[in-house]
Amino acid sequence: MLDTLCNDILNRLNTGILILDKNFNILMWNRFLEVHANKSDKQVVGKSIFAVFPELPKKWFERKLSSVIQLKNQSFCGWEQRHHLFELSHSRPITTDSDFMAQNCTFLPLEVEGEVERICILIEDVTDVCHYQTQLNKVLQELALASRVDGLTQAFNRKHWEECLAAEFSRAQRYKQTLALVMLDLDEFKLLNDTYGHQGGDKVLIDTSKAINEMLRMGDLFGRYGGEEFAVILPNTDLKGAKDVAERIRKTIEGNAIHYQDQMIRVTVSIGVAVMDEADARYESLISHADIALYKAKGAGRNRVCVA
Ligand SMILES: Nc1nc2c(ncn2[C@@H]2O[C@H](COP(=O)(O)OP(=O)(O)OP(=O)(O)O)[C@@H](O)[C@H]2O)c(=O)[nH]1
Repeated sequence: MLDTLCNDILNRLNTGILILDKNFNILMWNRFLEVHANKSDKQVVGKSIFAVFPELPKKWFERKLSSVIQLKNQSFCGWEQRHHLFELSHSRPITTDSDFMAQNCTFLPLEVEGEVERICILIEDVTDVCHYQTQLNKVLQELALASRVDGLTQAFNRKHWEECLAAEFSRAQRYKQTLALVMLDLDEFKLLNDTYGHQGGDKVLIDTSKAINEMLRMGDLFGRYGGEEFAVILPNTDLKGAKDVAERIRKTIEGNAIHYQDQMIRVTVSIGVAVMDEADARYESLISHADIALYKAKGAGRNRVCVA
C-alpha cells in the first residue's frame, strides 16, 4: 500500500528521479524522465547510465559519483556550471536557445547499514530560470553599454570619457608616463546644419566619429565631449605622437566625403593638442590646455592643429 503510494507520488513529481547502483546501472526512474527522455522503462532499467545517456561526460560523471559514494556527501551541479547533463526535451523549444532542458542536478548518497549502496539523482527543470537569467544578463549588458556611449555617435559619452581621463591621468602620474589629449571641433557646424538640416548634421557627426574611431589604436579613448566637439585620450603618447595623430585625424576628415540624400557633404575640424606636464595637478587642467589650443586653431583660420 505504502509502496504504491510512494510510486504514485514519484511519478507525479515535476522533477526527474533516477536511482543508480554503485556501478552506475539504472535501478529505477520516474515518469518525468520517461516523458522527457522519450524512453520506456524497458529500454532503461538495468542498463548502464552511459548506455542510456551517451551524452554524459563520462569521466566527470564517474568522478562526481565516486566522491558522493566515498565521502557520503550529497553533491550538486547547477545549470550555470553545466547547462544540462542529460539530453532531455523541454517545453520551450522555440523561445530558448537550447534544444535541451536546463537542469539543476543533485546527487544524493543512499546508505544501507552505513555504506552507500545507491545514488539518487534529482533533476530539476530550470529552463525558465536559465531563459530569464540569460535575457536579464543581456539587458544588463546593453544598459551598461548605453550608460557609457553616446546614442548618436557611439563614441563614449562625456561622463564616461571624463571618468576614463581621470583614471588615465592618475595612472600616468603614478607611473610617470606620458599622456596626451586631443580635442577637436567640427568647423562651421551651425552653417552645415542650416544648409543640410539637422539630420544632415547628425549624419556628419555619425560618419566623422566612425572615421576617427577606425584610425585610433586599441588603448586610445574616444568620446563626444559636447555637441560637435570630440576628444581623444592618448595614453603613453608624447607631444610628437599626439600631433601626428591629430594631423592624421584632420587630414582624414578633410578628405572624407559624407553621403547624405544624394549630396556629398565635406567638413573640416579644428584640433587642440595638449600633453600632461608635471605642473598639472588635476586632469581638468589638461582639458583646459587642449581647449585653449583648440580655440587657437579656430582663431587661426580653422582646419588646423594647434598645440597648447
Ligand atoms: N545636427 C546636430 N547639430 C548639433 C548637435 N549638437 C550640436 N549641434 C549644433 O552644432 C552647432 C555648433 O555651432 P557653433 O558652436 O556656433 O560652432 P560652429 O558653427 O561649428 O562654428 P566654429 O566652431 O566656430 O567653427 C550648433 O548649431 C548646434 O545646434 C547634434 O547632435 N546634431
